[in-house]
Amino acid sequence: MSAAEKLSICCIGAGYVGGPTMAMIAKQCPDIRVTVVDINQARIDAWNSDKLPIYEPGLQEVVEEARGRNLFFSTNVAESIRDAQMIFISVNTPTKTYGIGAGRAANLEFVERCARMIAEHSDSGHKIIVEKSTLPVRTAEAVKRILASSARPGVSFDVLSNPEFLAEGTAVEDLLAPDRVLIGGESRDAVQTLVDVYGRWVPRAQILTTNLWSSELSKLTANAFLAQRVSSINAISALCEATEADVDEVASAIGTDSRIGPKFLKASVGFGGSCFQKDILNLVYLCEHFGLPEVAAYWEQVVQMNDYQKQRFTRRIVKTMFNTVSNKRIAVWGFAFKKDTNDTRESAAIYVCRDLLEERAQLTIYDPKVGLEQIKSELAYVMQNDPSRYGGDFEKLIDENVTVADSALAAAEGAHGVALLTEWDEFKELDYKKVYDAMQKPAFLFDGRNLLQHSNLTELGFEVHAIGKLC
Ligand SMILES: NC(=O)c1ccc[n+]([C@@H]2O[C@H](COP(=O)([O-])OP(=O)(O)OC[C@H]3O[C@@H](n4cnc5c(N)ncnc54)[C@H](O)[C@@H]3O)[C@@H](O)[C@H]2O)c1
Ligand SMILES: O=c1ccn([C@@H]2O[C@H](COP(=O)(O)OP(=O)(O)O[C@H]3O[C@H](CO)[C@@H](O)[C@H](O)[C@H]3O)[C@@H](O)[C@H]2O)c(=O)[nH]1
Repeated sequence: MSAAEKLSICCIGAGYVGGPTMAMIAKQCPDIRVTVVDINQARIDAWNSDKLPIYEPGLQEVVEEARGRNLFFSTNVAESIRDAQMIFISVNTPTKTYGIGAGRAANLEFVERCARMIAEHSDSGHKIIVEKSTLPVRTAEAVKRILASSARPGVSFDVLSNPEFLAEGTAVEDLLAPDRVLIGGESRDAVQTLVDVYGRWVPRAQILTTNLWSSELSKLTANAFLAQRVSSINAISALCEATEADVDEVASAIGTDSRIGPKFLKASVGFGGSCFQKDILNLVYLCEHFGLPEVAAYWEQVVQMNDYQKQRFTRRIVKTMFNTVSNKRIAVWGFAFKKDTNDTRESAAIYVCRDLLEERAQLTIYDPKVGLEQIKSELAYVMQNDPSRYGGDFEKLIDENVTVADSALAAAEGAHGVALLTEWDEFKELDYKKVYDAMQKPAFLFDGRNLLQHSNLTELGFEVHAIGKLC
């Protein structure tokens, strides 16, 4: 029997990463007991119910196969730590909002709390601690020190870095067949134990082992490179609009160069999600911390370009609709940061809607997976920082001007314009004649994802505005 077969795993953090990642390990390794713990009782209850706390295609089946067999969700953090030989830390690492590094550095308080809890509740033997959260390079040093300084006698730890590369909306596919699994660590035995877990279903050649710091830094670097590609093509989209070039044609022309490749070149209203901006800002902060201001400025530009792209989209809506959207109804199609997820963190839609509300537009939002409360709370969160921009009472502005509809067509009913902000497949299959008939005229349609067949829409009578092209 290999070491991996005797393992009991605990994962602290039952979020977008901890839940699906552990469900996949449990599915693939029926003999390993996997317990996912969280301090959030509601989240754990949801993981134990038929309505999982996150929407991911195929996730329900994976969870149902393993739950109750060798996959457990619990709030009993202490007991799970005690019983496990391997403990994943998969808690949130948001951007710091206060103090030194505010707005850039990663807030590591949850990670530190995990390290302290692990030290406190580990009462015997040796444990392997795995950093699954995305962390600044050299965090493992701090984790090791906390563990070593508070460990009970006779208890020892190894620390590994095993960043997660899954993308939301495709989490199950990504976990089933990852491009690579990355494991950084100093102890060969500890690394091998984790290699043996993934090795149950991931080909060995795709399991990369590195030193701790390369592993930690590779995660931030991967996200920075991916986001940079989106910002690069979005920068070119602005130039396309000024020159009558078509950004999708440019993307396809450059993407056939095997050195560039076709992926991640889709111009859009801007990237969103909980990771890209946070991780680049963290990289920027680290570069500054290590005395590399030119490197910091280089990467910061990726985020600035993304802000520019979101603002540019809203300005275009206002300008096109005769320089005012005040009291006009705008249908917003999609609020999630990408299709096939209910996650709205840092979604471009939040910022577009915020800026349209500032212009006193009336928004009717339809997203197949996102409800009114979630939308309102995202808007309130970004508007609370500067209430004066919204006439002081931003909550009233939201309450009076944001409603949701239960279909894209219903949202478009009586609207002066449609803003398509998430690339949900169902938007491609709508009866656009009905949409057109339901709208005020001229019927403006702003395709923030270049998702639709623009010539067909123009023929129906729509005035279409897309990203980086004339329609
Ligand atoms: N979301 C993604 O697609 C993705 C992909 C790769 C990596 N990551 C990284 O993975 C990490 C987790 O991201 P996420 O999206 O899963 O976050 P999340 O906010 O969805 O989940 C984190 C969970 O940790 C719990 N938690 C926090 N402190 C705790 C504690 N002391 N004890 C027990 N539970 C605690 C929270 O209650 C929460 O449920 C982050 O570092 C993120 O950057 C995220
Ligand atoms: O060509 C593209 C590709 C993506 N996007 C947008 O970029 C954002 C991020 O998309 P994606 O990367 O697919 O989703 P995430 O779930 O944020 O995944 C990223 O962030 C995760 C968290 O770190 C990493 O694990 C993944 O590898 C990395 O792709 C979304 O708003 C997309 O709409 C574009 O606008 N154009």
